[in-house]
Amino acid sequence: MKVLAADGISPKGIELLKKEFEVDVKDKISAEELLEIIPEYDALMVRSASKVTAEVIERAKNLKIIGRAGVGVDNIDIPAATAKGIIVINSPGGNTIAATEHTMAMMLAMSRNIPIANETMQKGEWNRKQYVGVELRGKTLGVIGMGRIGAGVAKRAMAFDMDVIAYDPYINEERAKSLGVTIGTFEDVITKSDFITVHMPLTPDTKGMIGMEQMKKMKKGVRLVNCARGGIIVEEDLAEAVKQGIVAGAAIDVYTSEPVGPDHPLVGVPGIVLTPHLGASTVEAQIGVSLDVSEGILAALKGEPVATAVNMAPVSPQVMKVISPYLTLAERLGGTVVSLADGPVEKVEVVYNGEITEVNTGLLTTAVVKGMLNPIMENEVNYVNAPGLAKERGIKVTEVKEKEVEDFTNLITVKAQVAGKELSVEGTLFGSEGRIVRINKFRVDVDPHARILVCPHINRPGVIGTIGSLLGNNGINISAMQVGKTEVEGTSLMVLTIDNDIPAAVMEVIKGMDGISDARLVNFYTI
Ligand SMILES: NC(=O)C1=CN([C@@H]2O[C@H](COP(=O)(O)OP(=O)(O)OC[C@H]3O[C@@H](n4cnc5c(N)ncnc54)[C@H](O)[C@@H]3O)[C@@H](O)[C@H]2O)C=CC1
Ligand SMILES: O=C(O)C(=O)COP(=O)(O)O
Repeated sequence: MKVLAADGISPKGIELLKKEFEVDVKDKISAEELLEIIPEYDALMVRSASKVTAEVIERAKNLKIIGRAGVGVDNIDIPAATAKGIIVINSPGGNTIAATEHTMAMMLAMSRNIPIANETMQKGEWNRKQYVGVELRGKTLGVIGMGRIGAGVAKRAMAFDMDVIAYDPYINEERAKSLGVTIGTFEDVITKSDFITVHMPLTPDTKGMIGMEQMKKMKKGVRLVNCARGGIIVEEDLAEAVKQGIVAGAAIDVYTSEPVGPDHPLVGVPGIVLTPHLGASTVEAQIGVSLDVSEGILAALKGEPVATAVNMAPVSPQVMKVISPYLTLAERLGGTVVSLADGPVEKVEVVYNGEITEVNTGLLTTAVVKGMLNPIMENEVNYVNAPGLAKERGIKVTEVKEKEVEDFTNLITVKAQVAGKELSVEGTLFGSEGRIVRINKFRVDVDPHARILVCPHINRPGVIGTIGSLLGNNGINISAMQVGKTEVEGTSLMVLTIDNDIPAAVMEVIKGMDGISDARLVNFYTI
């Protein structure tokens, strides 16, 4: 498999990937070159420079994962990736400290005129009077977006004896209390603060959130910081507001369109401190994000779910520890049900029993759906596209949790509605080994691997023997055999584990045999 590492990713993670894959490193890559070479790659790693557009995704023939070595994924067309089953991962915490410290550095640099003082001194000038600054102590800092970076900035600002007021519609009072900040409305924050810093993603809601109208409502002498995303503060309005003295100063790291040239409205405006998107540029952060994303790519290319996928429901490491031993089993239960079905599946209910009900089992349900769809879909079904594909095909998926369990510590039951009839398969773990313990009404003990032939049959002498001989005569080896531990109305269930595929003609002969009510092949290699 081949990985493309674009945009200057730290070698630390690349070394890790090189142990298993071929990795091409292109620190600078044009949009045209990316479009041209993307079909070769199974994984793509980027920072903010490369734009992974719908066109790039469309051209990507083998791409399974896009890793953003950083936080913001606004340079990646997530809906296009999701529709194609491409996992998008990021490093949500790898550069938090770097961006937090950069924000503090920008606030201080702006308040004490450090950039301009340095620039003039480097020219041999000694200007003390001109560069009198303002203190942070006792001032109110408005933080808009109280996520990882916003909270880090608030904590450091309090160490500078600032009062912090925050606006974030998605955090509750309790979280605000634990951070020691006052929660206010957007209006409160913009009208009461001496400094305002923004720390949220660029979304239709946040784009242009601070323009001339809002700046006019702010305190005279307010100073603004944007180390989040260009466009949250309207650039032309900010330049104008600083020139007119409505805003005393600004410190900006990010821009609507990057890179920025000399014609940008914020370039050359006295009172505005600019850095070229350096928030995440520390040695430590770059190693951190590179390792995070490389580890995620390694896991994803092995078919394992990745907790930092942004186009999948998030799963905490604690939950992942509990559910990960069941993932393969869940897929195989889903695959078994669909292979036993005689028509399209209309509805699936996944029932969880036992201790496993104490955690979020959403990913296990997705694994069931993935296992159900993989044998019947042309393109690969994975954790990202499985829920959407099920919906598209009109399959209703529900989850039920029941604490009680009789014979097993944990039990997963997959019930499917097919042409008005219910099919069900139950599974559990024996140690770390998955086992199918019930198929419809029959209690069994089957190791779900290779291929199994499932035959309900009349429990009378000779029936099993004739199937054995037929398979043997056709060169098909039986490596394990199970006859259902229960009998239902004179019918039993035979499950044969076989080493080879059974040709359709042989399947037809089996189905027509005296005493055999049905025969279904479950091929675990396709699940
Ligand atoms: N300059 C740089 O190099 C870097 C920039 N960033 C950017 O910083 C931003 C924040 O990053 P994190 O703190 O890691 O993300 P985060 O996801 O931890 O926090 C974002 C916060 O914004 C809040 N939010 C969302 N919509 C909002 C709205 N309309 N109004 C107010 N709050 C809203 C969310 O509730 C959340 O608490 C991101 O845009 C990210 O791309 C991140 C790292 C480096
Ligand atoms: O992580 C983020 O969101 C950033 O903005 C950092 O961008 P970069 O990886 O330095 O191009």
